[in-house]
Amino acid sequence: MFSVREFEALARERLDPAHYDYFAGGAGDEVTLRANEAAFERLALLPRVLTGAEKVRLDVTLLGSRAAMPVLVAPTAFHRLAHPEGERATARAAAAAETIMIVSMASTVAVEEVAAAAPEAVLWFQLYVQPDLDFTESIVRRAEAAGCRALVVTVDSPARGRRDRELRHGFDDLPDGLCCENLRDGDTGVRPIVMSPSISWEHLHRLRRITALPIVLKGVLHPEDARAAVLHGAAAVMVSNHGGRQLDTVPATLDLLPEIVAAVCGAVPVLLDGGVRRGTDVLKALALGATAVAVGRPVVWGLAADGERGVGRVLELLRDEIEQALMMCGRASVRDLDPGLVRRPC
Ligand SMILES: Cc1cc2nc3c(=O)[nH]c(=O)nc-3n(C[C@H](O)[C@H](O)[C@H](O)COP(=O)(O)O)c2cc1C
Ligand SMILES: O=C(O)C(=O)c1ccccc1
Repeated sequence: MFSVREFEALARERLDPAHYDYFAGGAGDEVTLRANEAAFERLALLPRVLTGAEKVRLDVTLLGSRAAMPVLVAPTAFHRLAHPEGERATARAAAAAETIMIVSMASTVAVEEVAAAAPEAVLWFQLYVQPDLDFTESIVRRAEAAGCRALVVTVDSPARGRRDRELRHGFDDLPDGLCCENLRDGDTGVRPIVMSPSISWEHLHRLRRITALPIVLKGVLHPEDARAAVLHGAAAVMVSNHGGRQLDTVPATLDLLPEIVAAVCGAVPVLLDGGVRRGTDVLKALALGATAVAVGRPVVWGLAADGERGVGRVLELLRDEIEQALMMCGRASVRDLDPGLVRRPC
């Protein structure tokens, strides 16, 4: 396998069509899903000459956590639909690649077991704030106890996105034997994940009071919201449209990045996900001010294709591509890229 795209093709062959469509699909007409990748294609790289270095630096530090490359594993649900080892395999591959894995609240392996399967892994925990705040707090406590080093609070989901592919397959629940293990509740079994439009900035304040973990706000699109996130104490913002799975026709994340970086004014790191498929994509996002990016579907494709080894290979491909692209651009480190590296349009 020599590219993320090849992994997607293999994953498609291996997965049940309903599950492939769940992973691959987006909301509505999938305008945003396509726009995320297209935005990277449209932006050109403009290398410098005679300025390179023999050894390039790829590592970054984020909220006190080191990553050997500026590519994180985005939180994606239901890894056991892709491979029996599920999130355990993903965490082992992330640990081997020395990058950060954001464990989805909707993981099919409990966060404690993900951590136990990969003791070296640096884990962050993604949270959908539940209207039952005591239950939310109990989940936060579990993530803390499992050793997660940050909370990634997803704020782009006041409701579940409408995804035609899921509706067509009637995919609305996990098959027997699989469930959202982080939603187990002593008395009531496994609770459903509630997406609620009543979640507000007040809930963020409450979260900040109950945990010392840094909070990343994931799903910020409006520059005013990025500014608000800083004012309300977020430790980082993640520019994300949920991989085009929530509100269709919102802009590509890459196209919003410059405005958000300007709005945040260096107060907190800005992360980005959506459509990152190549090392050159990573450079473009970093040139426009992101500190790091995250990949969602590419990791799922690796997992479906070949479990831990597949995820490992996907991360290795991205790493090699970043290294190659950095050298070709005459840059020595992912830390000092600037907008001069990109030109629009292609
Ligand atoms: C199958 C799938 C499941 C996802 N599950 C979650 C989730 O549980 N929590 C969350 O915050 N984001 C979730 N996301 C969104 C990802 O974190 C990320 O924003 C998105 O996948 C990035 O786009 P990419 O797939 O183009 O890399 C999911 C995305 C996919 C594709
Ligand atoms: O499918 C998703 O994108 C997603 O975010 C999610 C959230 C909760 C349960 C399952 C999936």
